[in-house]
Amino acid sequence: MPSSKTNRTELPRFGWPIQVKPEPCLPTTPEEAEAAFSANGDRSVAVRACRESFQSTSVFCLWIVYKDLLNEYAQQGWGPPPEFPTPPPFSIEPITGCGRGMVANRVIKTGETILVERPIVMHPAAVPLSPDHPRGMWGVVEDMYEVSFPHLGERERSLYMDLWNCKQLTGTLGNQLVGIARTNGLQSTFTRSKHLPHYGGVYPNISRCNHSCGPNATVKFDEEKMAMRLLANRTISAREQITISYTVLGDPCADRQDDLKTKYVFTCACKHCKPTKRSRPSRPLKHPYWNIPNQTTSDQVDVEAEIYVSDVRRDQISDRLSHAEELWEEWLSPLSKQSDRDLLQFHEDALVIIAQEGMEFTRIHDIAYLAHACAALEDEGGFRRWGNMLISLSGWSQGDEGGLQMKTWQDWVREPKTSPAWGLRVQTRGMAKGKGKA
Ligand SMILES: C[S@@+](CC[C@H](N)C(=O)[O-])C[C@H]1O[C@@H](n2cnc3c(N)ncnc32)[C@H](O)[C@@H]1O
Repeated sequence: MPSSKTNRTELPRFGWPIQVKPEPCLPTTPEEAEAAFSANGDRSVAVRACRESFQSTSVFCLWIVYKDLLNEYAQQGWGPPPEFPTPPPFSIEPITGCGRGMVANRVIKTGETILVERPIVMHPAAVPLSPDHPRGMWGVVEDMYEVSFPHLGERERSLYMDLWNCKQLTGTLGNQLVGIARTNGLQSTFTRSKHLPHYGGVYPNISRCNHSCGPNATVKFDEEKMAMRLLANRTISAREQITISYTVLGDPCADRQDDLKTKYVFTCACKHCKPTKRSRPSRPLKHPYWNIPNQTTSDQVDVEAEIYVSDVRRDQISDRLSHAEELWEEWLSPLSKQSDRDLLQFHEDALVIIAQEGMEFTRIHDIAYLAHACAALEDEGGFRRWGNMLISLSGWSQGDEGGLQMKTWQDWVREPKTSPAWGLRVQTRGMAKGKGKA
Protein backbone atom coordinates (compact mmCIF):
# COMPACT_ATOMS: atom_id res chain seq x y z
CA MET A 1 0.00 0.00 0.00
CA PRO A 2 1.64 3.29 -1.02
CA SER A 3 2.22 5.77 1.77
CA SER A 4 0.03 8.88 1.78
CA LYS A 5 3.13 11.07 2.15
CA THR A 6 6.47 10.82 0.39
CA ASN A 7 8.73 9.27 2.90
CA ARG A 8 11.65 11.53 3.89
CA THR A 9 14.03 8.65 3.25
CA GLU A 10 12.95 8.73 -0.41
CA LEU A 11 14.36 12.20 -0.94
CA PRO A 12 17.83 10.96 -1.90
CA ARG A 13 16.22 9.58 -5.07
CA PHE A 14 15.72 13.16 -6.22
CA GLY A 15 19.45 13.75 -6.10
CA TRP A 16 21.36 16.98 -6.20
CA PRO A 17 20.58 19.79 -5.61
CA ILE A 18 17.47 18.81 -3.67
CA GLN A 19 19.36 16.24 -1.67
CA VAL A 20 22.39 18.16 -0.47
CA LYS A 21 25.16 16.34 1.33
CA PRO A 22 25.14 17.64 4.91
CA GLU A 23 28.11 19.91 5.62
CA PRO A 24 30.40 18.42 8.24
CA CYS A 25 29.91 20.25 11.50
CA LEU A 26 33.34 21.75 12.01
CA PRO A 27 34.56 24.68 14.08
CA THR A 28 34.58 28.11 12.49
CA THR A 29 35.63 30.55 15.23
CA PRO A 30 39.10 30.77 16.86
CA GLU A 31 37.52 29.70 20.18
CA GLU A 32 35.87 26.60 18.64
CA ALA A 33 39.10 25.73 16.85
CA GLU A 34 41.05 26.19 20.08
CA ALA A 35 38.64 23.83 21.85
CA ALA A 36 38.85 21.22 19.07
CA PHE A 37 42.64 21.34 18.99
CA SER A 38 43.02 21.18 22.75
CA ALA A 39 40.70 18.15 22.92
CA ASN A 40 42.58 16.00 20.44
CA GLY A 41 44.99 17.77 18.19
CA ASP A 42 48.36 19.34 17.64
CA ARG A 43 47.62 23.05 17.35
CA SER A 44 50.99 24.01 15.97
CA VAL A 45 51.28 25.41 12.49
CA ALA A 46 53.90 24.86 9.80
CA VAL A 47 54.70 26.40 6.44
CA ARG A 48 54.45 24.11 3.46
CA ALA A 49 55.97 25.14 0.13
CA CYS A 50 53.47 23.93 -2.52
CA ARG A 51 55.05 22.65 -5.73
CA GLU A 52 53.64 21.05 -8.88
CA SER A 53 55.75 17.94 -8.36
CA PHE A 54 58.04 16.57 -5.70
CA GLN A 55 61.12 17.36 -7.87
CA SER A 56 59.98 20.82 -8.94
CA THR A 57 62.19 23.67 -7.70
CA SER A 58 59.61 26.46 -8.05
CA VAL A 59 57.10 27.13 -5.31
CA PHE A 60 53.68 28.40 -6.42
CA CYS A 61 52.18 28.84 -2.95
CA LEU A 62 53.16 29.14 0.69
CA TRP A 63 50.65 27.28 2.82
CA ILE A 64 50.56 28.11 6.50
CA VAL A 65 48.88 24.99 7.73
CA TYR A 66 47.83 23.38 10.98
CA LYS A 67 49.87 20.22 11.31
CA ASP A 68 46.75 18.00 11.21
CA LEU A 69 46.66 18.53 7.44
CA LEU A 70 50.36 18.17 6.66
CA ASN A 71 50.06 14.56 5.53
CA GLU A 72 46.56 14.77 4.06
CA TYR A 73 47.10 16.46 0.69
CA ALA A 74 49.41 16.20 -2.35
CA GLN A 75 52.30 14.18 -0.98
CA GLN A 76 53.86 13.95 -4.46
CA GLY A 77 53.04 17.53 -5.47
CA TRP A 78 49.85 19.23 -6.65
CA GLY A 79 50.17 18.43 -10.37
CA PRO A 80 50.12 20.88 -13.27
CA PRO A 81 47.95 23.99 -12.94
CA PRO A 82 44.32 23.39 -13.93
CA GLU A 83 43.26 24.57 -17.39
CA PHE A 84 41.24 27.75 -17.86
CA PRO A 85 39.81 29.69 -20.81
CA THR A 86 42.33 31.37 -23.10
CA PRO A 87 42.51 34.17 -23.95
CA PRO A 88 41.18 35.25 -20.55
CA PRO A 89 37.74 36.91 -20.87
CA PHE A 90 38.72 39.77 -18.53
CA SER A 91 41.25 42.49 -17.84
CA ILE A 92 42.33 44.13 -14.57
CA GLU A 93 41.57 47.86 -14.69
CA PRO A 94 41.17 50.92 -12.45
CA ILE A 95 37.60 51.23 -11.11
CA THR A 96 36.40 54.58 -9.78
CA GLY A 97 36.28 54.51 -5.98
CA CYS A 98 37.42 50.86 -5.70
CA GLY A 99 41.13 50.80 -6.65
CA ARG A 100 41.45 48.20 -9.37
CA GLY A 101 38.99 45.49 -10.37
CA MET A 102 38.25 42.77 -12.92
CA VAL A 103 36.30 43.78 -16.06
CA ALA A 104 34.81 41.43 -18.71
CA ASN A 105 36.30 41.98 -22.15
CA ARG A 106 33.51 40.00 -23.88
CA VAL A 107 30.10 38.60 -23.05
CA ILE A 108 30.46 35.78 -20.49
CA LYS A 109 27.62 33.26 -20.37
CA THR A 110 25.83 32.01 -17.24
CA GLY A 111 27.73 29.12 -15.67
CA GLU A 112 30.89 29.81 -17.72
CA THR A 113 34.27 29.43 -16.03
CA ILE A 114 36.03 32.79 -16.14
CA LEU A 115 39.31 31.69 -14.59
CA VAL A 116 40.93 28.90 -12.58
CA GLU A 117 43.84 30.07 -10.50
CA ARG A 118 46.22 28.80 -7.85
CA PRO A 119 46.83 30.76 -4.67
CA ILE A 120 50.13 32.51 -3.90
CA VAL A 121 49.60 32.11 -0.17
CA MET A 122 47.12 30.20 1.99
CA HIS A 123 46.63 30.70 5.73
CA PRO A 124 44.21 29.46 8.44
CA ALA A 125 41.06 31.57 8.85
CA ALA A 126 41.52 31.38 12.61
CA VAL A 127 45.07 31.59 13.88
CA PRO A 128 46.37 30.13 17.13
CA LEU A 129 45.78 32.47 20.02
CA SER A 130 49.14 33.92 20.98
CA PRO A 131 48.57 36.43 23.78
CA ASP A 132 52.29 36.49 24.66
CA HIS A 133 53.41 37.51 21.19
CA PRO A 134 54.61 41.15 21.14
CA ARG A 135 52.64 41.82 17.94
CA GLY A 136 49.34 40.29 19.05
CA MET A 137 47.47 37.27 17.76
CA TRP A 138 48.57 37.64 14.13
CA GLY A 139 52.20 37.93 15.26
CA VAL A 140 52.90 34.19 14.85
CA VAL A 141 51.63 34.28 11.27
CA GLU A 142 53.52 37.52 10.53
CA ASP A 143 56.76 35.84 11.62
CA MET A 144 56.02 32.78 9.47
CA TYR A 145 55.23 34.84 6.39
CA GLU A 146 58.31 37.00 6.86
CA VAL A 147 60.65 34.02 7.13
CA SER A 148 59.11 31.97 4.31
CA PHE A 149 58.24 34.72 1.76
CA PRO A 150 61.70 34.59 0.06
CA HIS A 151 60.99 30.95 -0.90
CA LEU A 152 58.35 32.11 -3.40
CA GLY A 153 59.44 32.84 -6.96
CA GLU A 154 60.24 36.43 -7.94
CA ARG A 155 57.10 36.68 -10.11
CA GLU A 156 54.81 35.46 -7.29
CA ARG A 157 56.44 37.83 -4.79
CA SER A 158 55.98 40.81 -7.06
CA LEU A 159 52.34 39.88 -7.88
CA TYR A 160 51.66 39.51 -4.18
CA MET A 161 53.23 42.79 -3.10
CA ASP A 162 51.19 44.62 -5.75
CA LEU A 163 47.87 43.54 -4.18
CA TRP A 164 45.64 45.83 -2.13
CA ASN A 165 46.19 46.18 1.63
CA CYS A 166 43.35 47.66 3.70
CA LYS A 167 44.73 46.60 7.10
CA GLN A 168 46.62 48.98 9.32
CA LEU A 169 50.37 48.83 8.83
CA THR A 170 53.04 48.71 11.53
CA GLY A 171 55.62 48.93 8.78
CA THR A 172 57.26 45.52 9.26
CA LEU A 173 57.39 43.22 6.24
CA GLY A 174 55.50 40.53 8.19
CA ASN A 175 52.68 42.95 8.98
CA GLN A 176 52.47 44.05 5.37
CA LEU A 177 52.37 40.44 4.15
CA VAL A 178 49.62 39.52 6.61
CA GLY A 179 47.69 42.72 5.79
CA ILE A 180 47.65 41.72 2.12
CA ALA A 181 46.67 38.15 3.06
CA ARG A 182 43.73 39.33 5.18
CA THR A 183 42.54 41.88 2.61
CA ASN A 184 42.61 39.45 -0.30
CA GLY A 185 42.00 36.03 1.29
CA LEU A 186 39.12 34.06 -0.24
CA GLN A 187 37.55 31.25 1.75
CA SER A 188 39.07 27.87 0.89
CA THR A 189 37.85 24.78 2.75
CA PHE A 190 39.98 21.69 3.38
CA THR A 191 37.37 19.17 4.46
CA ARG A 192 39.88 16.60 5.73
CA SER A 193 40.67 18.80 8.71
CA LYS A 194 39.08 17.59 11.92
CA HIS A 195 39.82 20.86 13.69
CA LEU A 196 39.73 23.93 11.45
CA PRO A 197 38.84 23.40 7.77
CA HIS A 198 38.68 27.08 6.80
CA TYR A 199 41.63 28.82 5.20
CA GLY A 200 42.07 32.04 3.24
CA GLY A 201 43.81 31.92 -0.16
CA VAL A 202 45.24 34.91 -2.02
CA TYR A 203 45.07 34.86 -5.82
CA PRO A 204 46.84 37.10 -8.37
CA ASN A 205 43.70 37.89 -10.42
CA ILE A 206 40.64 36.50 -8.60
CA SER A 207 41.57 38.55 -5.51
CA ARG A 208 41.20 41.66 -7.70
CA CYS A 209 37.44 41.10 -7.89
CA ASN A 210 35.59 43.80 -5.99
CA HIS A 211 32.49 43.16 -3.90
CA SER A 212 28.81 43.54 -4.82
CA CYS A 213 25.72 42.52 -2.80
CA GLY A 214 24.30 41.22 -6.09
CA PRO A 215 27.50 39.64 -7.49
CA ASN A 216 27.65 38.38 -11.06
CA ALA A 217 30.32 35.76 -10.22
CA THR A 218 31.09 33.17 -7.53
CA VAL A 219 34.26 31.42 -6.42
CA LYS A 220 34.59 27.67 -5.79
CA PHE A 221 37.64 26.10 -4.23
CA ASP A 222 38.98 22.71 -5.35
CA GLU A 223 40.93 21.29 -2.40
CA GLU A 224 42.40 18.40 -4.43
CA LYS A 225 44.00 20.71 -6.99
CA MET A 226 44.62 23.66 -4.65
CA ALA A 227 42.86 25.94 -7.16
CA MET A 228 40.04 28.47 -7.16
CA ARG A 229 37.46 28.62 -9.95
CA LEU A 230 35.65 31.86 -10.81
CA LEU A 231 32.21 31.25 -12.39
CA ALA A 232 29.59 33.54 -13.91
CA ASN A 233 26.30 33.57 -11.93
CA ARG A 234 24.44 35.20 -14.79
CA THR A 235 25.28 36.62 -18.22
CA ILE A 236 27.98 39.28 -17.85
CA SER A 237 28.11 41.96 -20.57
CA ALA A 238 31.32 43.09 -22.23
CA ARG A 239 32.85 45.95 -20.16
CA GLU A 240 30.84 45.01 -17.05
CA GLN A 241 32.81 44.72 -13.81
CA ILE A 242 33.09 41.12 -12.52
CA THR A 243 32.14 41.06 -8.85
CA ILE A 244 31.96 38.49 -6.05
CA SER A 245 30.57 38.66 -2.51
CA TYR A 246 32.70 39.29 0.58
CA THR A 247 29.85 38.95 3.07
CA VAL A 248 26.65 37.05 3.93
CA LEU A 249 24.21 38.15 1.25
CA GLY A 250 21.12 36.93 3.10
CA ASP A 251 21.84 39.41 5.94
CA PRO A 252 20.06 42.78 6.04
CA CYS A 253 21.78 45.73 4.35
CA ALA A 254 22.87 47.38 7.64
CA ASP A 255 24.61 44.17 8.82
CA ARG A 256 26.34 43.70 5.47
CA GLN A 257 27.59 47.29 5.58
CA ASP A 258 28.96 46.84 9.12
CA ASP A 259 30.74 43.63 8.17
CA LEU A 260 32.32 45.14 5.03
CA LYS A 261 33.42 48.26 6.91
CA THR A 262 35.02 46.21 9.70
CA LYS A 263 36.76 43.65 7.54
CA TYR A 264 37.52 45.52 4.30
CA VAL A 265 37.25 49.22 5.24
CA PHE A 266 34.78 50.39 2.60
CA THR A 267 31.15 51.39 2.31
CA CYS A 268 29.28 49.37 -0.26
CA ALA A 269 27.48 51.56 -2.80
CA CYS A 270 26.10 48.77 -4.99
CA LYS A 271 22.55 49.18 -6.31
CA HIS A 272 21.16 47.05 -3.46
CA CYS A 273 22.75 49.22 -0.72
CA LYS A 274 22.36 52.64 -2.40
CA PRO A 275 19.37 52.24 -4.71
CA THR A 276 19.03 55.02 -7.27
CA LYS A 277 16.12 53.45 -9.15
CA ARG A 278 12.90 51.82 -8.01
CA SER A 279 13.37 48.07 -8.07
CA ARG A 280 10.81 46.44 -10.30
CA PRO A 281 10.22 42.70 -10.53
CA SER A 282 10.19 41.30 -14.06
CA ARG A 283 6.50 40.47 -13.40
CA PRO A 284 4.14 40.70 -10.42
CA LEU A 285 4.44 37.89 -7.89
CA LYS A 286 1.44 35.59 -8.06
CA HIS A 287 1.52 33.15 -5.15
CA PRO A 288 -1.55 33.78 -2.95
CA TYR A 289 0.29 33.64 0.41
CA TRP A 290 3.99 34.31 -0.11
CA ASN A 291 3.78 38.05 -0.64
CA ILE A 292 6.37 40.82 -0.55
CA PRO A 293 5.27 44.25 0.78
CA ASN A 294 4.22 46.64 -1.96
CA GLN A 295 6.97 48.68 -3.42
CA THR A 296 6.55 52.45 -3.64
CA THR A 297 4.23 53.54 -6.40
CA SER A 298 5.66 57.00 -7.05
CA ASP A 299 8.52 57.36 -9.50
CA GLN A 300 10.70 58.96 -6.83
CA VAL A 301 13.10 56.63 -5.10
CA ASP A 302 12.53 56.26 -1.38
CA VAL A 303 15.93 54.82 -0.44
CA GLU A 304 14.88 53.58 2.99
CA ALA A 305 11.75 51.90 1.66
CA GLU A 306 13.71 50.25 -1.17
CA ILE A 307 16.31 48.89 1.28
CA TYR A 308 13.56 47.61 3.59
CA VAL A 309 11.90 45.70 0.75
CA SER A 310 15.26 44.37 -0.40
CA ASP A 311 15.90 43.05 3.15
CA VAL A 312 12.47 41.36 3.12
CA ARG A 313 13.20 39.75 -0.25
CA ARG A 314 16.57 38.43 0.96
CA ASP A 315 14.94 37.04 4.07
CA GLN A 316 12.32 35.34 1.91
CA ILE A 317 14.92 33.77 -0.38
CA SER A 318 16.26 31.68 2.51
CA ASP A 319 12.80 31.28 4.08
CA ARG A 320 11.39 29.82 0.87
CA LEU A 321 14.35 27.43 0.62
CA SER A 322 13.76 26.15 4.14
CA HIS A 323 10.03 25.57 3.41
CA ALA A 324 10.53 23.98 -0.01
CA GLU A 325 10.87 20.37 1.17
CA GLU A 326 7.80 20.60 3.42
CA LEU A 327 5.66 22.06 0.59
CA TRP A 328 6.88 19.40 -1.82
CA GLU A 329 5.89 16.60 0.56
CA GLU A 330 2.49 18.15 1.27
CA TRP A 331 1.86 18.54 -2.48
CA LEU A 332 2.56 14.84 -3.04
CA SER A 333 0.14 13.73 -0.36
CA PRO A 334 -3.38 12.66 -1.51
CA LEU A 335 -4.92 15.15 0.93
CA SER A 336 -2.84 18.07 -0.34
CA LYS A 337 -4.43 21.50 -0.15
CA GLN A 338 -1.99 23.05 -2.63
CA SER A 339 -2.96 23.31 -6.27
CA ASP A 340 -0.35 22.43 -8.89
CA ARG A 341 -0.20 26.12 -9.80
CA ASP A 342 0.50 27.07 -6.13
CA LEU A 343 3.57 24.84 -5.99
CA LEU A 344 4.94 25.97 -9.37
CA GLN A 345 4.20 29.61 -8.48
CA PHE A 346 6.09 29.33 -5.20
CA HIS A 347 9.30 28.49 -7.09
CA GLU A 348 8.68 30.67 -10.16
CA ASP A 349 8.14 33.68 -7.85
CA ALA A 350 11.32 32.75 -5.95
CA LEU A 351 13.25 33.03 -9.23
CA VAL A 352 11.84 36.56 -9.76
CA ILE A 353 12.90 37.65 -6.25
CA ILE A 354 16.32 36.04 -6.63
CA ALA A 355 16.92 37.91 -9.91
CA GLN A 356 15.82 41.20 -8.31
CA GLU A 357 18.40 40.75 -5.56
CA GLY A 358 21.16 39.53 -7.89
CA MET A 359 21.43 36.29 -5.91
CA GLU A 360 21.33 33.87 -8.85
CA PHE A 361 23.80 31.50 -7.19
CA THR A 362 20.90 30.29 -4.98
CA ARG A 363 18.50 29.48 -7.81
CA ILE A 364 19.54 25.88 -8.58
CA HIS A 365 17.26 24.57 -5.81
CA ASP A 366 14.14 26.26 -7.21
CA ILE A 367 15.01 25.13 -10.74
CA ALA A 368 15.42 21.53 -9.52
CA TYR A 369 12.07 21.62 -7.69
CA LEU A 370 10.40 23.03 -10.83
CA ALA A 371 11.90 20.23 -12.94
CA HIS A 372 10.79 17.54 -10.48
CA ALA A 373 7.31 19.10 -10.20
CA CYS A 374 6.94 18.91 -14.00
CA ALA A 375 8.02 15.25 -13.84
CA ALA A 376 5.48 14.57 -11.08
CA LEU A 377 2.82 16.05 -13.41
CA GLU A 378 4.13 13.98 -16.36
CA ASP A 379 4.92 17.20 -18.23
CA GLU A 380 7.83 16.12 -20.44
CA GLY A 381 8.40 19.52 -22.05
CA GLY A 382 8.49 21.34 -18.72
CA PHE A 383 10.85 18.77 -17.20
CA ARG A 384 13.26 19.10 -20.15
CA ARG A 385 13.13 22.92 -20.05
CA TRP A 386 13.98 23.20 -16.33
CA GLY A 387 16.38 20.22 -16.43
CA ASN A 388 18.34 21.73 -19.31
CA MET A 389 18.51 25.01 -17.44
CA LEU A 390 20.00 23.17 -14.47
CA ILE A 391 22.52 21.39 -16.70
CA SER A 392 23.57 24.71 -18.26
CA LEU A 393 24.58 25.76 -14.73
CA SER A 394 26.86 22.70 -14.60
CA GLY A 395 29.80 24.88 -13.60
CA TRP A 396 28.33 24.76 -10.12
CA SER A 397 29.11 21.14 -9.63
CA GLN A 398 32.68 20.00 -9.91
CA GLY A 399 34.86 17.05 -9.11
CA ASP A 400 33.99 13.38 -9.52
CA GLU A 401 30.77 13.67 -7.55
CA GLY A 402 29.70 16.79 -9.46
CA GLY A 403 30.31 14.99 -12.75
CA LEU A 404 28.07 12.12 -11.62
CA GLN A 405 25.30 14.51 -10.57
CA MET A 406 25.36 16.18 -13.96
CA LYS A 407 25.34 12.86 -15.79
CA THR A 408 22.32 11.76 -13.78
CA TRP A 409 20.43 14.91 -14.81
CA GLN A 410 21.48 14.49 -18.43
CA ASP A 411 20.12 10.92 -18.40
CA TRP A 412 16.84 12.05 -16.86
CA VAL A 413 16.43 14.87 -19.38
CA ARG A 414 17.04 12.41 -22.23
CA GLU A 415 14.45 9.97 -20.79
CA PRO A 416 12.14 12.00 -18.52
CA LYS A 417 10.16 8.88 -17.60
CA THR A 418 13.23 7.51 -15.79
CA SER A 419 13.38 10.54 -13.50
CA PRO A 420 12.50 9.62 -9.87
CA ALA A 421 9.54 12.01 -9.56
CA TRP A 422 7.87 10.86 -12.78
CA GLY A 423 4.08 10.67 -12.33
CA LEU A 424 4.09 11.00 -8.52
CA ARG A 425 1.47 13.75 -8.40
CA VAL A 426 -0.64 12.09 -11.08
CA GLN A 427 -0.68 8.88 -8.98
CA THR A 428 -1.56 10.57 -5.68
CA ARG A 429 -4.31 12.58 -7.40
CA GLY A 430 -5.70 9.27 -8.66
CA MET A 431 -5.52 7.85 -5.12
CA ALA A 432 -7.34 10.91 -3.71
CA LYS A 433 -10.12 10.57 -6.33
CA GLY A 434 -10.40 6.86 -5.58
CA LYS A 435 -10.82 7.61 -1.89
CA GLY A 436 -13.41 10.29 -2.69
CA LYS A 437 -15.51 7.78 -4.66
CA ALA A 438 -15.32 5.20 -1.93
C1 LIG B 1 40.34 42.12 -2.30
S1 LIG B 1 40.59 43.80 -2.63
C2 LIG B 1 39.82 43.93 -4.20
C3 LIG B 1 40.76 44.49 -5.25
C4 LIG B 1 41.18 45.91 -5.02
N1 LIG B 1 40.13 46.82 -5.43
C5 LIG B 1 42.47 46.23 -5.76
O1 LIG B 1 42.62 47.34 -6.23
O2 LIG B 1 43.34 45.36 -5.81
C6 LIG B 1 39.46 44.48 -1.48
C7 LIG B 1 39.49 45.98 -1.43
O3 LIG B 1 38.91 46.52 -2.62
C8 LIG B 1 38.10 47.64 -2.31
N2 LIG B 1 36.70 47.29 -2.66
C9 LIG B 1 36.20 46.08 -2.95
N3 LIG B 1 34.91 46.15 -3.27
C10 LIG B 1 34.55 47.44 -3.15
C11 LIG B 1 33.34 48.13 -3.33
N4 LIG B 1 32.21 47.52 -3.70
N5 LIG B 1 33.34 49.47 -3.12
C12 LIG B 1 34.47 50.12 -2.74
N6 LIG B 1 35.66 49.51 -2.55
C13 LIG B 1 35.71 48.18 -2.76
C14 LIG B 1 38.24 47.90 -0.83
O4 LIG B 1 39.26 48.82 -0.65
C15 LIG B 1 38.66 46.56 -0.30
O5 LIG B 1 39.40 46.65 0.89
